[in-house]
Amino acid sequence: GSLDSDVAALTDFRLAADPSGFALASWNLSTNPAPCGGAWRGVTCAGGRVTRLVLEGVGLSGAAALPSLARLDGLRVLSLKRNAFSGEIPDLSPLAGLKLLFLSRNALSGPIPPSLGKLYRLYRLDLSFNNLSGVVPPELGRLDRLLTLRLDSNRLTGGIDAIALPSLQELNVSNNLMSGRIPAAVASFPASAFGGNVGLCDVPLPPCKGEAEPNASGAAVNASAERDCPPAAAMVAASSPSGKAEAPGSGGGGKGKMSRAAVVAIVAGDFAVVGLVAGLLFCYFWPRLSGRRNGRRLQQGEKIVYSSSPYGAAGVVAAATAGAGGGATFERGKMVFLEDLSSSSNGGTRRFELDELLRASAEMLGKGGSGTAYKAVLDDGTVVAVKRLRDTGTTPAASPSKKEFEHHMAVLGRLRHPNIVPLTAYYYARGEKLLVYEYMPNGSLFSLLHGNIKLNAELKRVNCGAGNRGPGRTPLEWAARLRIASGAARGLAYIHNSGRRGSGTPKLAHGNIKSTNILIDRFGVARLADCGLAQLGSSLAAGVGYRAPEAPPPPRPWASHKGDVYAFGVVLLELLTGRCPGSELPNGGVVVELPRWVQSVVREEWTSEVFDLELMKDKGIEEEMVAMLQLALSCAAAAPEQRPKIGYVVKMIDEVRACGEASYESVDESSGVSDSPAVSEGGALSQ
Ligand SMILES: Nc1ncnc2c1ncn2[C@@H]1O[C@H](COP(=O)(O)OP(=O)(O)OP(=O)(O)O)[C@@H](O)[C@H]1O
Repeated sequence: GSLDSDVAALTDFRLAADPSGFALASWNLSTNPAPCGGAWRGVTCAGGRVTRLVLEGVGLSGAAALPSLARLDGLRVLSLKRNAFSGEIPDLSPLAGLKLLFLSRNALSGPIPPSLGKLYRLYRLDLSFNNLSGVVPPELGRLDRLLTLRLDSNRLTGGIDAIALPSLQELNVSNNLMSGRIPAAVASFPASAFGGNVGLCDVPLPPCKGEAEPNASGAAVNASAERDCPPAAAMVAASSPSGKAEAPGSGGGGKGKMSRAAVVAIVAGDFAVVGLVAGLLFCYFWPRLSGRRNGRRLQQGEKIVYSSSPYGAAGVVAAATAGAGGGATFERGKMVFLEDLSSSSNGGTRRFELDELLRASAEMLGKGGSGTAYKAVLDDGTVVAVKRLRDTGTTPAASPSKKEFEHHMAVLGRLRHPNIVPLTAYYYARGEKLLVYEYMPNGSLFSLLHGNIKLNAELKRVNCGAGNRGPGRTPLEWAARLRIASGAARGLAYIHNSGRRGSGTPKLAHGNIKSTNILIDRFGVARLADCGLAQLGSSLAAGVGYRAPEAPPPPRPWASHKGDVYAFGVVLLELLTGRCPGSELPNGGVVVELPRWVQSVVREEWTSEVFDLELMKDKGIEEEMVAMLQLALSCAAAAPEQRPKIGYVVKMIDEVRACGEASYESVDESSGVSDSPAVSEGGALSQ
């Protein structure tokens, strides 16, 4: 291919798509001899080839135009949305470098060509709002870099197994004629992504025909009833092989001899009764014994104490119900579950009461500025993360009233987005506030970058220099770092725009962006944790090194959009350098202000020295790293007014991801290519 062959292909396209010659009048070699100079509408070049063709809503049509575009083999971006193209989608497999393909809102018909599966570099594919029919070709399942797949509002049939791609961040197959079970890999998308297909079933849609809705709470009730105090008779019955209680001597075919089963039943029954009595005695005496052993009465703020020892938890249950040491009365609150209004099935949140939570085995995940986080495993194996908020009554920050707290929880409960850790429930009592979140099993960005080294609790600093990483850590490759950056930026954009959706939600800022608050869910997607806690006055020790220069000194709680962008810039620098604020330099110094350190190295023209050595094995990413470094430094600018808005940051990260080979300067912001899943057709930020 050459520019000449590109021009020939574009000319053929123009003749077929724009017979009147108005829309593409600028594509004229006699008046505009240089197609790459920006004079040809919608055409962008790099390295002497046409790399982007963006013609959105300009009134093009025809069935014969698209095949000529398959000759533009240098193309990275092709967007023809909101036109009137008809006919079948041609074989575009010669466009091997294509990263973004938008053909939505045309009149395309026929099947989705399996040859699209050869465009293995595709990040975004949008074929929505056409007349496409047939099944989704299994070849699309090969597109393992795909972040966005929109096939909604067509006439597609069959199942969606082929497109259950783990990397997807945006999926929409709604309003088709599809059927079958929704694969688990995409079940975390909202119901709206699958709605309007009468035959699709399973989470997040209702269960498939013939399958009962799982009765998690019922199962849990039975399980706990069995565990707590099963009646002895029932236990005898349960131990009988027939499932019925048999009187001793009544079995064995009536030969006057006790059957083996009856003997087993009696022995098991005896053990059960002894166990039950022992359990009751234990429940009665343990709180008193443990209280005496501590030699003091439980203090109000210590009543709910998690421990990996079940005894600690048992003592707490007893204290909660009976009143500690017989003295102070305990205000018993209740667990309040927050509905997921974005999902018809409420995301399958399992409900439970406080005592079940206290019974759960618990493991401390860490102690932060706002409180202590635990991983708790409930009776039925459900895993949740519980944050016990620091008792703000003992801090200089004003403690919110119950009403304020409940109102704020309702606001936070409405924050539902693929890049936000959902708050599912809370518990409020005087001196005790627990927040229940979905558990994120793949650690935090901090642990992925620096290993499992512990934070220094007092200073909130850690020696996480690039040369000092935890043992047994797997290096984090560049593509994964970019994916995490993109997910976290999207989550933050969602929070910053939360007040805009006319839902009565106030304007929110995160207030505590840092790498320990960027968690990785079971699908490897980055999600922001601790959203909106700053507004509760809880994030008292927002990480040293992430706090914007204009912020008041800690511990005063503070949150602003500009402050979040600053902190996000520091996180980007952390991703790029492998260092975090507080890391040690080879000369023994300590980097507290990561942005200032990076700036000084860049000023000395040692830019390549700042990058994480671990990234050196990823080939051909230098330009992307430099582009990200510029973005990170602009976010972490000392002057708040110089920092970009998070929506712009989302867009730029996606540009870097999608157009890695194109130079950073050639990114055309005015093209209108809405390649971010956070940006809707109309350009507005969406969920
Ligand atoms: N929902 C969750 N699932 C899994 N791990 C979590 C969850 N929430 C928090 N964690 C982990 O628990 C640890 C402690 O979290 P916590 O939020 O209490 O402290 P922090 O993030 O260090 O500081 P801060 O309270 O200032 O946000 C962190 O390492 C965090 O990654």
